[in-house]
Amino acid sequence: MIKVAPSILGADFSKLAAEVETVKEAGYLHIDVMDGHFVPNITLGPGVLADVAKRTEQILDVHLMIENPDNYIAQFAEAGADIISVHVEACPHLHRTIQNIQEQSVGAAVALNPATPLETIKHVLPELEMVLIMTVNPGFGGQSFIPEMVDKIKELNQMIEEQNLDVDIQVDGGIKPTTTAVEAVEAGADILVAGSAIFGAEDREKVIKEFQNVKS
Ligand SMILES: O=C(CO)[C@H](O)[C@H](O)COP(=O)(O)O
Ligand SMILES: [Fe+2]
Repeated sequence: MIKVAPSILGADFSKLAAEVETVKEAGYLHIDVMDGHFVPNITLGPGVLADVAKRTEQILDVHLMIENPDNYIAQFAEAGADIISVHVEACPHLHRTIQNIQEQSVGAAVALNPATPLETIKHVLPELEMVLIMTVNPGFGGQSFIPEMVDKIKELNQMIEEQNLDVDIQVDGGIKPTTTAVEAVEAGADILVAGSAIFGAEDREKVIKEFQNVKS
């Protein structure tokens, strides 16, 4: 079964606890943290994550779209993050940042913007639990999947197989059940992030099941 991580960016923040409850069957919850510097949008911080963590058993997958992520890793870990993704573009000392995440007993993941080559993570791949391939430019929900990212997912899958590693490939941005999710899974994606496709639906459980049943 394919893993699916509903992105709370698609939720109504005025009733966040109730929104999170509607997607609990997914098992994962994707938390988009934006600082208004690394991306042109601002979302939430560790305080909100701590409150969400009190209300759910879901695996909390925290996508940090922030500059200087090292300054905040401990706070997000204490707030309840299970996996933390940092952007390679925001980490001049990426290996050290990965170590900082691991020291907090949290799964370490690295995210890549669409234009960032896979070469940037080649030498840290064995350290990672997950790689997040951005399939849109980060900052906003509801954007269109960039088709060139299919080859990037394939290439990453090949890198992981060549090194005989156990690293999940997560895709994020414009993921829809019958189209881009299928393309991403066929290319090798293991975890599908979806904001608008899930939170924009009447029957969210049905959409989650559709994602989980995508076949490669
Ligand atoms: O990281 C993100 C944006 O930067 C979000 O996780 C992503 O965009 C999800 O939204 P949608 O499924 O609507 O594209
Ligand atoms: Fe995200």
